[in-house]
Amino acid sequence: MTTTIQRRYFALLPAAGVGARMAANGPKQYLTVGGQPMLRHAVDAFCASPLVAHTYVVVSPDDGVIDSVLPPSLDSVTVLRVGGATRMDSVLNGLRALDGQLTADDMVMVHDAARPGLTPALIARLVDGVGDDPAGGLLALPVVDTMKRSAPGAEGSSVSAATVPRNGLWSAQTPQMFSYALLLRALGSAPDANAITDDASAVEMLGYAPRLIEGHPRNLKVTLPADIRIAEMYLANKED
Ligand SMILES: Nc1ccn([C@@H]2O[C@H](COP(=O)(O)OP(=O)(O)OP(=O)(O)O)[C@@H](O)[C@H]2O)c(=O)n1
Ligand SMILES: C[C@](O)(CO)[C@H](O)COP(=O)(O)O
Repeated sequence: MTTTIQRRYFALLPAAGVGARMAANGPKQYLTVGGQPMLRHAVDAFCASPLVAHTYVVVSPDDGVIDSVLPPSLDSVTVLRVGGATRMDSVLNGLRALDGQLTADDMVMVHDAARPGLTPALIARLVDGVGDDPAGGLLALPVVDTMKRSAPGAEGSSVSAATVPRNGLWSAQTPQMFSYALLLRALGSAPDANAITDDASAVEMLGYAPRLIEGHPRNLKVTLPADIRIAEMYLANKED
């Protein structure tokens, strides 16, 4: 008799950043975007998805805003006050805080709170695309521009040292989804938290090849001030 694993899916949103590149007067995840605090859009997308059992939001231990953005009445959402110095630290601390609540085979979707354009349809696309692949996967977009690498030490300069062949290049988005056990092991054994800018890179270091599932431009990461207007254009139309 074959036993099929009844997979459970959980969302984990790192939301403990300071938004330095946004240069706003507070963390960008709380900026009003599309009529509400930015992180609320992604939380609402996970809450609206029939696939997601529970959503966890990782904030800084001294965060004084989250309780006004996510009222305790949201019973499918739990705030974890374990944010760390880097995104990887925040994700790893969040995973460790769930020890005993998630099983090894539970699937965890790590999603930037700074990506408000996520929809339940994109969540379903990731889940369907990854299926039972033990390597997990992530939403990503094939690169369409020609990529240049600047000369060493000339960061931000107009000096181009080389053109990077774009065939096979993808721009990683989130959610990035892996089993709880694999993601915990990957981030827990990563060499340097600053070198790990996404969860998939830590999984790759263990020899896995996570699936690349085509995402959508609406799922952009709101990083710079100019990104807000783009995000709001997409948020005005949930069907993109
Ligand atoms: N120590 C950190 C750093 C980032 N993040 C989260 O990781 C996501 C992606 O990070 P990024 O876009 O870089 O956000 P910030 O780190 O806030 O931005 P910046 O790098 O400009 O300071 C965001 O939802 C951010 O809140 C986090 O939880 N903990
Ligand atoms: C995880 C990510 O969004 C994938 O593109 C990206 O690496 C986050 O980078 P950030 O500097 O922490 O925003």
